[in-house]
Amino acid sequence: MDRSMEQTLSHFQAESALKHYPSIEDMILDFHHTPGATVQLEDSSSPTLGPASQSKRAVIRDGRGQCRRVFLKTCPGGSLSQEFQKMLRTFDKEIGFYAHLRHPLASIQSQKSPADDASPICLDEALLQFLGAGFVGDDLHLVLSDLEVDGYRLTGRSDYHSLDQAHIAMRTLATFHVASVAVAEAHHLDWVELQQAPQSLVRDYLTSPEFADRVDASIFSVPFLRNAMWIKAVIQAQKSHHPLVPASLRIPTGVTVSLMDQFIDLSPTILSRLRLARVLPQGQRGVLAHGDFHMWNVAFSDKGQMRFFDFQMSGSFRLALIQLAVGANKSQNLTAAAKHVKEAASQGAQLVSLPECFNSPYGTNFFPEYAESVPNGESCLALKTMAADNKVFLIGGSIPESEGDRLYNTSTIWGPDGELIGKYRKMHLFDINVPGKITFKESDVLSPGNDFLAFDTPFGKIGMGICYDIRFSDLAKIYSNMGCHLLVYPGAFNMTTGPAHWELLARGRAVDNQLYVATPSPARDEKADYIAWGHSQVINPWGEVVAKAEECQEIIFADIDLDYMQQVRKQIPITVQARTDLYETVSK
Ligand SMILES: NC(=O)CC(=O)C(=O)O
Repeated sequence: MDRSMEQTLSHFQAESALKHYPSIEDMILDFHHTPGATVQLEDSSSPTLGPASQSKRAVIRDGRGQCRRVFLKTCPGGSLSQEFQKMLRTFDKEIGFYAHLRHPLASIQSQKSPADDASPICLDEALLQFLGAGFVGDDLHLVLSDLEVDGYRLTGRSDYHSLDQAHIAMRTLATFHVASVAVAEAHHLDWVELQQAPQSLVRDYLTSPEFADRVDASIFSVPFLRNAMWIKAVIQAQKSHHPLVPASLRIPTGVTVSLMDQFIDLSPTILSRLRLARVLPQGQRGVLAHGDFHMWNVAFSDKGQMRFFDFQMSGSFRLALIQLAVGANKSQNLTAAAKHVKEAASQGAQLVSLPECFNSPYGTNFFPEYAESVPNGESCLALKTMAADNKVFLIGGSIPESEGDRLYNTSTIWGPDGELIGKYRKMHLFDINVPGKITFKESDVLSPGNDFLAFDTPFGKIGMGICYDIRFSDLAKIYSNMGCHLLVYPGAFNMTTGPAHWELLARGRAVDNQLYVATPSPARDEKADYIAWGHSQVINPWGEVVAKAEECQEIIFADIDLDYMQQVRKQIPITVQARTDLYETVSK
């Protein structure tokens, strides 16, 4: 072992001795909660090779004097603490995304280790052989170290692989790096600018014939722009006979999974294409990459089988549903809502939902009178303040919305700093006729919405429907395919359909999709024209009612546990067993 290799490896040993936290999550949580925590930049002598290598070494110290050396991804100009905050947000988002993909991916990857050859090699050593000592360490260490998933381990620096595997990975990765730099230089490309380029470029590029011709059964449904650029760079370098890029090199089967929300609706595509990757022809190898093409992100498969995937992090969060007693006085409704949101937040809720029509009695004769514009009407402004004052994600149940000469039944979603995250208009209008019991025709005054709304929170992804929407299982499936962990349907069932279907439907949607379902209702008012059933409820992915209100005004709480959701999906793996080769539920 030459000297530089020795130095690098001993640096790693020193670094692992600095690990005081069982997991990155613990470290980040600690950082979040500890007054006096600091991030201190260290000198970095690493060469720059594309954006990932703009990582900076830093020491994070918590207020109790514990420290951890990490690599922070930084951009020129940003302060380190800004960067760190940005990274925390990224980390938070990943939690939601991987919660959805982890299990299906893990079970697609197959089980058996390839026969170990006589000379296993640590990937570090392999990388050192290819790139030299200076390059080792510029990985996404902070995000990717030491995480275990269902017995599959992310390739770590001390993992030994067969020589053959290690070399394939190293050759591929080294080639990407070399080619990308060569091409970036030749074309005066600025990596930072590239990262900020419109994401449509990625989609265009990845669907171009040039790309398709070169990539084996590739799965780039959720691509990082820079991965696309790296691939492009490799292809261009091949075409110009760059000495370091063999003409025979083909981009391996890969998955890049990034955090781009706009691509998240493609996750079913990822899964179905992974199934294809599993049956790659003999002799071809799959490489599964998370985010960047970095060696600690790769997983190998022999004979086309994926061996393991990288990681997923998840957790639980507290949801509160407010079963509000809604009356005819709008400003009293808003005041009561504000009081209950405050109460829910004071009891630890991070996500709070109000019921359908929380500012108005439910009924077609009331909608025109109570309707407001979104997001500048009185009720929206009140919701914005409630969210910001209590620092919660707030689902504003629904209100009658007016836009032009149309009315909608609309839910608005607010973030903890009071920003409007999105709005959802009831898609399926409540037009029913049960003779002798109930006739209702929302479409007499309301127009239907035409858009889905799934939004990310640091705790998970949430899909929205309103009341009657819960009867349409396709809508829930689409949200599930988008990666939602929780579906929220503010709803006001009635004394006929409530006892018959309210719980049944919510449990059905939860079991169908193995996710959480929450249905906040107004409290029952026996004197109202339309008597709401009440019984707000939260259902877990096993189909159990984990929180349930009676008829009167109250707040119910439930812990939404994404790990539990994964367990259920693992035990009964319908997500991966669905015959999407034969049928599929898709949005249009
Ligand atoms: N009120 C609704 O939108 C739906 C309902 O009550 C039902 O489906 O039953």
